[in-house]
Parts: sequence; structure tokens; C-alpha cells
Amino acid sequence: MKLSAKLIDIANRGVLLHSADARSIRVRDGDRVQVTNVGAGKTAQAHVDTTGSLIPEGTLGVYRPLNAGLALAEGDSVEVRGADRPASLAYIKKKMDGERFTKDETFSIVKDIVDDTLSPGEVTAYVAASYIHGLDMDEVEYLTRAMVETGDQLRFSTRPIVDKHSIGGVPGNKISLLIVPIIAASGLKIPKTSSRAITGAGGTADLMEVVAPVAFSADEVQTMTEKVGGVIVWGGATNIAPADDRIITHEYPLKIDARGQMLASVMAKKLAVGADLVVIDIPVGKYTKIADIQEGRKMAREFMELGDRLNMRVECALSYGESLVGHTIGPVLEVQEALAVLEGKTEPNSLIQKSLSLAGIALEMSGKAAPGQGFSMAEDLLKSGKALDKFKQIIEIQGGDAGVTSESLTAGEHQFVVRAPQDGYVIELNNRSLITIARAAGSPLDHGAGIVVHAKKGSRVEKGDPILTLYADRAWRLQSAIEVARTLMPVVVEGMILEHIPSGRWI
Ligand SMILES: O=P(O)(O)OC[C@H]1O[C@H](OP(=O)(O)O)[C@H](O)[C@@H]1O
Ligand SMILES: O=c1cc[nH]c(=O)[nH]1
Repeated sequence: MKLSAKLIDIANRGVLLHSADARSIRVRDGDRVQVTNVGAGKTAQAHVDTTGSLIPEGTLGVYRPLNAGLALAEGDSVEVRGADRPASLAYIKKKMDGERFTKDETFSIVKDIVDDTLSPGEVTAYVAASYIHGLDMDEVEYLTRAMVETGDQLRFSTRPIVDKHSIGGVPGNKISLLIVPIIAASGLKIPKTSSRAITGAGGTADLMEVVAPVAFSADEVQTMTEKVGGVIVWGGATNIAPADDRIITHEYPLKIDARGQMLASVMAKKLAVGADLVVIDIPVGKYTKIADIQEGRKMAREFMELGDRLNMRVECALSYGESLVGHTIGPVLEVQEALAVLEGKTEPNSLIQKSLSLAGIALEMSGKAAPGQGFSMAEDLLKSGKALDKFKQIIEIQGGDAGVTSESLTAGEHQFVVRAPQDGYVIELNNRSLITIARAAGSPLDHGAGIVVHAKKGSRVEKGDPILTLYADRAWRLQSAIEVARTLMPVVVEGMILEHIPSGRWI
């Protein structure tokens, strides 16, 4: 059917059809159509929304992202017809039934994700099926390679390229803000791409965005790394392993991180930037992604096996994940804490030790530091101020204000202090609940939202001492966070009665 194009400035992949036209070509809401720009001969697939009134019969509403490929002008003639279901849907169904993906099937799904041929619901089905039935190592390798091949890749002329990645899951894990400048200050190259929050309340990309833009093309990432030795950018903006961020977008609301996808997500980003040497941080703890050391070792073996298959040398560090790293959760609060350490502050110990240990492993792997000397070399780079200088260079080259200091950043103006209800020791501090509260407060999108944890697990507190301060940029967000905190009770002080159920009350 020939229709005339009406351009609609909405960032939704798809088209809008009048219901009468939809009936004529036998499509319903959510079906696919093939759209051809008759004049330019360009074709694309799109999902259909129908309307009885928003556009007249005889017109096709074309949303902005679809038109990037079709290059239509207002009123241009378009040919529209019902399109077949992509083959990827049958492969996703196979995984739902517990079967394995082949290499070609994986590539087809990843390509359809990148091309937006799959609808958000279909990508969620893919993520959920992989989460429930898992991926074996061959499937993980196919996925990793497909993610890399459907995006841009960096090619540096000098080696080695070093990289670091955390599987996340522990709140407050701002270590990349220290590790990247330390590694770059040693003279090595570290083109660090990060995700935004996946299961947490602030991923490294969300944090870095507080001090500098994080959206760059692959070419820009390469040029900036060549100039200053390192960057901290958002993988989702780069077209480096572009499927990764689209998959993560569907994991975020469910707070899941499907194991096989996690391995592929991390290693695709490393392979695509041309990393030779990779350090992986695997936080282990009751409320993290990895509950115990055995599981952590298994995960480390999987990363190392995948590294072998992809020709990258991988070393893993199982890190303490029972408690948050440092004392802060949420973009501004975390950047403040990391910057303060770069500026010379000598605590929090958990943040400094963890960052220096991981940086030390990378320095030893590269041969910059002699075996056993990595930690102290990293410490020298931090204490001498060279890491701070490097961080400022990274901020500047990414277009941020290099004059930023820990003092110049301000967290959310709305605050609420949670105090100890009695004397005692903090015997429970639930990571997952802290993340839920920080998200309720608006983190990571509201940069000023988050939590400062004054008393970590094991601390002695007296009645009335502050245990947590909740921060929010908006008053209603603070109220939500307070309500969530009341329900979840993320902190338990020894001897606290969690709830009194009086006699006669039905439970
Ligand atoms: O939200 P959760 O699941 O905790 O973790 C996600 C974070 O972990 C990784 O950190 P990095 O890039 O190694 O610093 C990811 O890139 C992301 O920033
Ligand atoms: O980058 C990351 C980190 C953790 N999990 C993922 O899926 N990707």
C-alpha cells in the first residue's frame, strides 16, 4: 500500500498507522511492517502502533529513529506491507524450551538487537530465557564475538592495552575512578568503557558523567586514549559492542544480570577495545551477584577460559562484597569520595585497598611492576598526586571541568538521617536493600541522590548516632526512599526488635 510520510519527532523505533490502513494491509498493533522510501529505494522494518485519530488515513507516521535509515522528507511516498517475523524469534523460543543456541543463531539475534528488528518485549524474552536456561561456554563465546562484530573496534598501534572490569553487584564500587588514572599514570593505555548501573544504583558511566561527558564514538575513544593514556566512557554510546547496552537496558528493571550475558558483556567490551591484559573484579558476598568463594572461583575460571578463547590474558580478583565499598552510594557522593582519595585523603580503607590491589595486578601483568611490587607502585602513583593529575587530564579531554574538586561537588539538597535506635553493634547491612533505597531516592539518574553509610557492619553505635544519610535531588524522591527504608530495614543494630506481633494478631 502506498502512503504519504508524516515525520514524528518521537524516539521510538516504529511507525504509526491509521487503524483503517492497518486493517487494509492486515496488520495489528505490535506487528511488523516493511517500509520503503519509494524515491530513495531505502527499506527498513518497523513495529506498528495504530491510531484512530492522531494521523489521517493515507499517511504513515514515521518515528525519528526509523527515519535515520529511511531518510524520508515530510510527504514523501512510502510503500508499506506486512513483514515476516524475523528468524531470531524462533531461536529465542528454542532457548525458552531449554535448547542451545548455535553460532549463526546467536549472530542473528545480536544483529536483530542492534538493528532494532526485535521489539523491547522480544529482547526481554531473550534475556529472560538466557537467564533461566543459561549459556554454555561455546554460546558465551558466540555471543561475545557477535557483540564485537556488530560494532566498531579500536586498533592501537602500541601494546599492551590494559583493561579492568568489575562484574558489579556491590554498592559503592567506584574503584574504576581510581584504577584507570593510576594505570594511565604509569604510562600504560587503558581505554575503559563502562556500563551504566545494571543491578546497582550507579554504574561507572553514571559516576563519570558527574564530572565529564561520557558519550563518544569509537574513534574519539581511541584518539583520547592515545593522547592521555586513558578514558572512562559509556559503552552504550560508543557503538563498541552496541548490543551490550541494549541487553543491559532490559536487565536493569528486573535487577538481573544473566550469567552468560554478563561474561559476554564484559569480555566483548574488552575484546572490542583491543585489550591484551584484563583484570576482573568479582565481588563475593551474601547480597551480591556471587554468594560465596566457590562460586567466585567458578566465575573466575569462566572468565579466564573465555579470555583464552579470545586471546586475552585475564586475571581475576575475588573481592570482599559483604559490605559496600567506601561509605557512599550514588553518582555525586561516590565521585566525591573517589576524588577525595585522589586528592590525598587516606580513607576509606576499603576503597583504597581494593583499588590499589586491582591496579597492582594490572601493573604486574604488564611488566611495569616487578612481581609482588604492583600494589606499592600503584600506591606511589596515588600518593604522589600523579593519579589525580591523570584523572584531571581524562576529565579535560572528555570535555569536563578539570578544576573540579571533591569539595566543589554537591549532593542532593533533600536529606534524611537514619539514627541508631539503641546502643549496640551494626550486625546487618543489606547491600540489596541499600541499592533499592538509593534507586528510590532517584539514583543514578538524579546525580545527587544516594546514601552515605556512617556505620558499616561491625561498627559500634550509640543510641541516636547517625547510621545512614539519605540524599535526594527532589523532595518526593526523598519521601519514597524513607518509605522504602522503613519497609526494608537495611540496617540491624544488635538487639533490635524487628517487629512486635501482639497476641491475637493473625500472621
Ligand atoms: O550495577 P551493577 O550490576 O552493580 O554493576 C555495573 C557496573 O559494574 C561495572 O563496572 P566497571 O565498568 O568495571 O567500573 C559495569 O561497567 C557497571 O558500571
Ligand atoms: O559490564 C558489565 C558488568 C556486569 N555485568 C554486565 O552484564 N556487564
